[in-house]
Parts: sequence; C-alpha cells; structure tokens
Amino acid sequence: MTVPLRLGTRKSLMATSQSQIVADRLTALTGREVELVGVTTFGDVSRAHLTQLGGTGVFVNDLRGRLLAGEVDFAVHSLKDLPTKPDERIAMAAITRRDDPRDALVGPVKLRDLPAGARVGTGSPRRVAQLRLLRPDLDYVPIRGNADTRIGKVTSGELDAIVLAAAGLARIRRDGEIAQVFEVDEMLPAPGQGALAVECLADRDDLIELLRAVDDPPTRAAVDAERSVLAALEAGCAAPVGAFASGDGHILNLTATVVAVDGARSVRKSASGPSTTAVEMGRELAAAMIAEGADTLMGEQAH
Ligand SMILES: NCc1[nH]cc(CCC(=O)O)c1CC(=O)O
Repeated sequence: MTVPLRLGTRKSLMATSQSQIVADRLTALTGREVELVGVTTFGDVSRAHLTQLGGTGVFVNDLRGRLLAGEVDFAVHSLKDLPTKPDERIAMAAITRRDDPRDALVGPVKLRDLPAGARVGTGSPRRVAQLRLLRPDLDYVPIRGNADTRIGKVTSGELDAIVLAAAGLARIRRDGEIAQVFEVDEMLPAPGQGALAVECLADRDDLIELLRAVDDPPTRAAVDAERSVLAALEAGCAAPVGAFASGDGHILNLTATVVAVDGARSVRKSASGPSTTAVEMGRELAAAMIAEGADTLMGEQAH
C-alpha cells in the first residue's frame, strides 16, 4: 500500500473546503489517498499587518515554505491570490476546471434596489471601482477577514450588503445568501478568479505527472491570458484590474479593464486569438491598454 499524499492547507473554512474538493477529485481519478495537513501561516497569526506583509502573498509563501521543507507534498491555492512572478523551485502542476468566475452580492436585495447611501462592504479596489460605475450613490466600506466574518456584518446589520466571489461562497456553502450574481460584462472578475492552482516541488516529476490528473487545459489557457495582462501591467491582486477569458479550447476571447477608484474613468479592451497564444494575447492587450492610459489610472491608486 502506498502512503497518502500530504496536502498542506490553511485552516480557514474556504481553504480546507477547496483543498478537500481537490483531494477527493484526485483520489477519484488516480486512486491515490490524500490527507489534509492543516498549517497555521504567518499571515493567519498577524492578520492585522496583512497589508504591510504584502497581502495574500504571505499565505502562498508560507505554504511554499512547507513544500520546500518537505513537510507536505502539495498545496492548493486560489489562483487569483498567486503572484504572477513564478518561483522556479515550485511547479504549478495543475490548474483545476474553473468554478463560477463571477462576483456576487450578498444582501437582502439586488444592487439596483439598495437605497441611496447604503453601505456596501468590499476590500477590493477592483470591485469598488466597478461598483461605482453601476451605483455611484452607495457608500463603499473597506472590509477584511474571512468570508464568514464578512457575511456576519450583513447579518448583524453593520453593512447592507457585501461583494464576494461566487466560487468562494459556493465552496463554503453560503451561496444560498446571494442576492445577485454580476455578469462578467458589468463586473470583470480578478484574473484567475474561480480557478485553483495545485503546486508541488519542481523536481518531483512523478508527483507532477500524478497531479496533472486534475489539470484542465482550457482553464489554463484562459487564466494564462488573464494573468499575463496583470503581469504586463505590473499589477498585483490588490490592483483595480479585471480580466476574463473564455473559449472553446481553440479560440480564446479576452477582456480586461483598469478602473480608476472613483469609478469615473476606465480603460477596457478585448482581443481574440488561438488558445496557444494566450500569454502573448494578454501581454499585447496590456500594452494596448497602457497606450490608452491604463498605467496612469493605476498610478493614481498609490496616492
Ligand atoms: N482574496 C481572497 C479570495 N481568494 C479567492 C477567493 C474566492 C475564490 C476564488 O476566486 O477562487 C477569495 C474571496 C473573495 O474574493 O471573495
């Protein structure tokens, strides 16, 4: 009998849920047992300082450290939280088939039915900027914490509504509380939103081969294009950048946007091409966006 593979995961409900989903799928497809190993990351311990530590990248680095230390065999991350700069010691062995990529409003009514001045919680500049285009008259409140805590602020009445990723809500089984799912045209998702990345050490060829069982090539092409836009804009997960690509496995359609936080100005562009050129497509689209002032809009965020 072979020993179970050790899947390192943060202990939050979202992290353990998505790790378990990948573990079960891997076992179903390969027959290999997987055991979850819960780790407390530095980011979990010093939540208060998360911005200073560099956002969600802390969680990723900590789990990568466990891989390098040989404590776990692989890890599952929300792809949208992964920095675009690769770490050559780590292989992205698989990208799972994307769940719902869209953003969702949790609250009593749809966005259009909220009263003027209603308090809507979201910590994401991308979401705030796009929400301001749809409803300039609402009050957007920055929030932090895991999805449960955020939803709790609506239940308690502290906020009128919040916006979160539909995929994350489904993974923690809170999608029943969704009042509205935004179409990607009205709210472009974060690059990679809804997809999971499976990582292991780059020198473990047999393991990479095994983990490939849960890889989804069409999703990989789509997120390659989206993340390529982000990389070329030299932006990270906290930037007001939305990007979404989809296709039939052959042709890919990509749309990306950079929105000023005031929601008043934005640059938005689309492109199509063969899936095999996903990375170039993203890079060229970003260059065209920069030519229209995208980097000026992003630069304003810093002030
Ligand atoms: N930055 C936090 C984060 N990372 C991934 C998800 C949702 C799940 C996903 O996109 O795969 C979330 C929460 C959210 O944005 O609502």
